[in-house]
Amino acid sequence: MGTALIYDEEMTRYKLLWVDPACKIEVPERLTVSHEALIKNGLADRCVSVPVREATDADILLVHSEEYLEAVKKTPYMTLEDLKEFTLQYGDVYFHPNIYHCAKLAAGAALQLVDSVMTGKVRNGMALVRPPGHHSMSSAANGFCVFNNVAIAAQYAKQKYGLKRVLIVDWDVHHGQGVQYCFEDDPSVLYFSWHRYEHQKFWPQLRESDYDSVGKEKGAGFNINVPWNKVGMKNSDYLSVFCHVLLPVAYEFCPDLVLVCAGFDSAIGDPEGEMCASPDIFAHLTHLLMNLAGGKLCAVLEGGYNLTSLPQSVCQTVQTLLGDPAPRPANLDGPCESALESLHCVRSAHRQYWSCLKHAAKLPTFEISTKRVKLAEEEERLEKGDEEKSQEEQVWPEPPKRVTPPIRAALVLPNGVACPDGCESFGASEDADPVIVNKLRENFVKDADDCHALTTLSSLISLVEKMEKNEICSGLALVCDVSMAMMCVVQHAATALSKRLLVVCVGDTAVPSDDTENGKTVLVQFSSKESEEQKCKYYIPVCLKKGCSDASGFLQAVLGLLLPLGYEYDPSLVLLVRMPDSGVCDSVWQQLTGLLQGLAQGHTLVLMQEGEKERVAPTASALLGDAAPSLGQLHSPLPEDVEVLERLRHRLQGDWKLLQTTAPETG
Ligand SMILES: COCC(O)(O)CCCCCNCCCN
Ligand SMILES: [Zn+2]
Repeated sequence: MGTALIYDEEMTRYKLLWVDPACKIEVPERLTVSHEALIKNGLADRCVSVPVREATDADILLVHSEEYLEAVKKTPYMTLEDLKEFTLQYGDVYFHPNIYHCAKLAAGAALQLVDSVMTGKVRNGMALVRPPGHHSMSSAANGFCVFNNVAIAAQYAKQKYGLKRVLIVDWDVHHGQGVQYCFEDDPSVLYFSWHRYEHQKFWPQLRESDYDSVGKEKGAGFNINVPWNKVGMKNSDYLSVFCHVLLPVAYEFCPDLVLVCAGFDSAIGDPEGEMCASPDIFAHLTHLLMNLAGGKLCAVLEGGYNLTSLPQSVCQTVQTLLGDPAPRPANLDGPCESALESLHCVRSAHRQYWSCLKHAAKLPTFEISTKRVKLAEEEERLEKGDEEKSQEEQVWPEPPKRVTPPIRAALVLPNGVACPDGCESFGASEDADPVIVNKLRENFVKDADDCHALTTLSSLISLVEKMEKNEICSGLALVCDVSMAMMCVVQHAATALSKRLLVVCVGDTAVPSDDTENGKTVLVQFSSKESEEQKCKYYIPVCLKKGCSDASGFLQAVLGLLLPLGYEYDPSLVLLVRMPDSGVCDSVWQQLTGLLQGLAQGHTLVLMQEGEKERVAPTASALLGDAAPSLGQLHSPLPEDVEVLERLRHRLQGDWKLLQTTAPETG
């Protein structure tokens, strides 16, 4: 299924008609440069073009009051003076004779996107709209917003498709207070927002934008605010919040639909956000959400004011929605202290609502240390003086070209096993290097004349070579001896390829520990067997009480440990090994395979036992980028498992900074 793109030039036909410094950044060019970039990069014509429509009164009244709608209806007939007068009653927003029309199109575009996804016309999609929506409230325009596009879309989706749970992820750099107010007592809509806050110093300077606004009454726990109390947040800060807050909760919540308030003012270069995350981070943020809700994801543009980083971020998002592998994340070095503080506060505030956070560290007597932090930051701000923010031009590298290999998934299968559609059957290549074949013969193939094993291994080696050359994206091999095949790939990757290899071993087996010494290989093994505590940082045994058969424990280990570690390690190849007795179920297996494709530009090589031919189709579907089936609402992970994970994380976080979830104990 494809990706919808919704855009209409009409939404560029309104602009600020008078002087207002607060609003001058919201210009029509935001939409034109974004759409033109999608065309220039050949992404627009890979999408399914879906037309906009006007939201009806009934649609708008799902969120807004009648008096507000009636008032806005009058604006097309107002004189300039009346428009200015009308605007004065709201904050940081402007009206224009054509803005009501455009606001109906923006909300209607979001609804068209919901319909396209919910009817299965497309898998996911993006709506490029203005005016944006997440600040507008039931009876008020605010922050460039007239109608709350995404809030209307959520209510519409629930009403028309009877959805039980909708997740709204707001990665715009401002707090979408309008969305929070709309759903704060509603447990069927989980609203997640991070936003520049600076201890309430940053617009809209609301007390209720802080981490302790968790929702009200039945909605308690279903509103998650991550305040950024400093500017300059980077890719590591964003990824650690996804791995340690949003994703564990999102998987536990198990939404039927994911809506994204896709604001790109959280990217580097933006005058509002003043953050330092690179545009390609949105490829990863999008990818990490694409296995929720069976892949049903609707992204609706909110903010984004730098006319260079905005189109780059939009292209990164759409290219990932189209299924192209994400670029390797530039050197992630772990969250900054301020981000860790926010992470700790948010996890602590929500520990009572989400079982995945139940063991999150409690807030220490935080008042003291927070006050200390605030005083320090206040002094810093005073020193800096309130001179106009030095708008020195931020520079950043052009996002990497994301070339998709000609072969998406190559399969090495024994005779008689059908190769699923979309995959290429990959046989022993004649050009297998005789030196390598001989080495294989010596080291791995016990009885030399076992030509079958030799053929399979040399196929594996040439498959790895072709992945290295980006001729093949991912691979799957059914082998007679999984452990031997794993050793063979590890050895080849460690010696022949100068790059880093991440081995994810699902199930019990002896693992090559010596190769992990050279730092070229990190091996994470999920099993139920207590293994001798390996001291080296490169072999990580994750011992779960029920091994991989308990979905919630296993998934928390994947989200809170494997993913952050994998992102920080940044391998060039991921070797995913499924041992025959792993006990992992298909849906968890597909989630794992899908999530790991965010690493190594999607270069995932899966090894499975020859006998597991029924696993070929589900694995191939994950390698082709199809969304994994939903896991259902996750129950509490076993206390023993959480204990193991917390202990592991504390042991490893010295080496792997992305595993941190609390600020280092300040002396
Ligand atoms: C949903 O709208 C997208 C948005 O969140 O980006 C709107 C931001 C309004 C920012 C208003 N203050 C501007 C002060 C000028 N320095
Ligand atoms: Zn914004």
